[in-house]
Amino acid sequence: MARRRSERQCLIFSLCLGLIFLSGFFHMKNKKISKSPKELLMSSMPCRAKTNVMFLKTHKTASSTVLNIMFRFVERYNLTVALPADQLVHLGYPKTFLAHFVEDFETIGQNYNIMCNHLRFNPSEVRKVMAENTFYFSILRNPIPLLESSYIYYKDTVPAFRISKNVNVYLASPLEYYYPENYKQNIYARNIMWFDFGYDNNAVANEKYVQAVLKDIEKNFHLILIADYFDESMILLKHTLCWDLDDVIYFKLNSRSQDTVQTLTPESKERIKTWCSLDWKLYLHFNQSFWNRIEETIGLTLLEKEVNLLRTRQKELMETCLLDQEAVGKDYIKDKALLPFQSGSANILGYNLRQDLDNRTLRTCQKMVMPELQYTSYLYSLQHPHKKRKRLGLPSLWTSSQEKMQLSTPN
Ligand SMILES: Nc1ncnc2c1ncn2[C@@H]1O[C@H](COP(=O)(O)OS(=O)(=O)O)[C@@H](OP(=O)(O)O)[C@H]1O
Repeated sequence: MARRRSERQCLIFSLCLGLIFLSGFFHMKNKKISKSPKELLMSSMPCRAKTNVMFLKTHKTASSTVLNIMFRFVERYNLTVALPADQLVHLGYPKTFLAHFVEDFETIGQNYNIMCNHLRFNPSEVRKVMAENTFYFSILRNPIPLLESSYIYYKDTVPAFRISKNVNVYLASPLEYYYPENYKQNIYARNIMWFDFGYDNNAVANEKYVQAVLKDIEKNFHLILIADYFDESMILLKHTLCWDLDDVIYFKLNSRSQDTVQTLTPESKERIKTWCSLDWKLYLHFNQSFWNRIEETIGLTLLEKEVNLLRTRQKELMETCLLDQEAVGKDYIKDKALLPFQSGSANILGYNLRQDLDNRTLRTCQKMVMPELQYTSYLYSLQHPHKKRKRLGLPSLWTSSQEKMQLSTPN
C-alpha cells in the first residue's frame, strides 16, 4: 500500500517536472532560444581592444587615412610597429614581402603589434613578424574610380600611363600602351589590388582560379573593408577590434584637388570592368561580404547611428584643429613639414592647422593631419632612436628641442 502511494507520488512529481520543463521551453521559444550574432555582439559583455593588428595597405584605396588611424593607435597604446628598415619608406614594395624588410626584425622577432606600411602580401613571411593572434584586415575600392586615381597619381612613372594621352584614351585600347616587357613597371595600370594581395595581376580571370584566390584571401584575412563606404568601414572596424569611436576618427588624407580628377566616359567605366576583371571580381565579392558582415553583426540601424556619431565628432575636431575647415591644395599648405608627397599630375591636398592651439591639442591635431611618410619617419625615430633618421627631404615638423620633448613625453 505504502509502495503504491510512493509510486503515485513519484508519477505526480515527474508529471510536474515535465510540465515545468515544457512551459519553460515554450516561454523560451517565444523569446528566442539562442542569441543571433548581432545580439551576441551587442550584449554588454566587455571586450578588450585588439592590439595585434596587420593592415595590408593597398594602393589608392584610402589606405593612407587608415595608416594614420593605425599610427595614432600605436601611440595611444605604446605599441611596437613593424617599420620599413633603414631608409626605406615602404616594406620592400613592389617586391614580395620578406621579414627582413622590417627594421630590427632580427632582434625583435615575431613580436610586433602593428604592421601597416605598403607591402606586397606574402603570408608566410608576414607571420614571421606578427604575433600569433594577430588580426588581419585590408581595404578595397571600386576599381573604376581607383584606376582613374591611379592614372593621375602615376602618370609620370608608369610607362602605360606616360605614353597615353589621357585615361579615356588609355582605356579605349590599353594593349597599345601596356607592353608585356614592362609588366613590372606597369603594376598600377591593371589589377593593382590583386597584385598587392600577392597574386599575378596579368593572370587569366577564369572562374576556378578566381574562386581559389578569393578563398585564399578569406583564409588569410579576418576582415576586408570597402573605401567607397569609408565611414561604415570604420564603424565595422571599431566593433570588430573593440576600439573606441575616437580610435577611428580621421581626416581624409591623400585626396586630390578636383581639377586633377579626369572624367571617365561611360565606355571607359565599362572597359575597366573587363581590363581589370580580376580586381572587379575581387571588389564585387568582398563588397557583398562586407554588407553581409554588417547585417550579421551591427545591423543597419545601429550602423547609421554610429556613422552619424563619427561624423559629428569628426566635424568637432575639424573645427578645433583646422584653419580652413577643409583640405587645401599643395601650394596653400603653410607648414611645409605637413606637405603630403606629390606625384604625377595630382595635386595632393593637405591641411593648415589653427595657430591658437594649446600644446596638447596641437599635438593631437598634428598627428591627425600628418602624411604617411612624415608619420612613418617620426615613429621610426621614436622606436629606433639610435638608427639614422629617414631622410625625406622635407623640413622637420618640430625644432630639435621640441622633438626631443615629444620623443620623451608619453602620449
Ligand atoms: N576617408 C576616405 N574616404 C574615401 N576616400 C578616401 C578617404 N581617404 C582618402 N581617400 C581617397 O583615397 C585615395 C588615396 O588612396 P591611398 O591613400 O590608398 O593612396 S596611396 O596608394 O597610399 O598613394 C584618394 O583618392 P583620389 O582622390 O581619387 O585620388 C583619396 O581621396
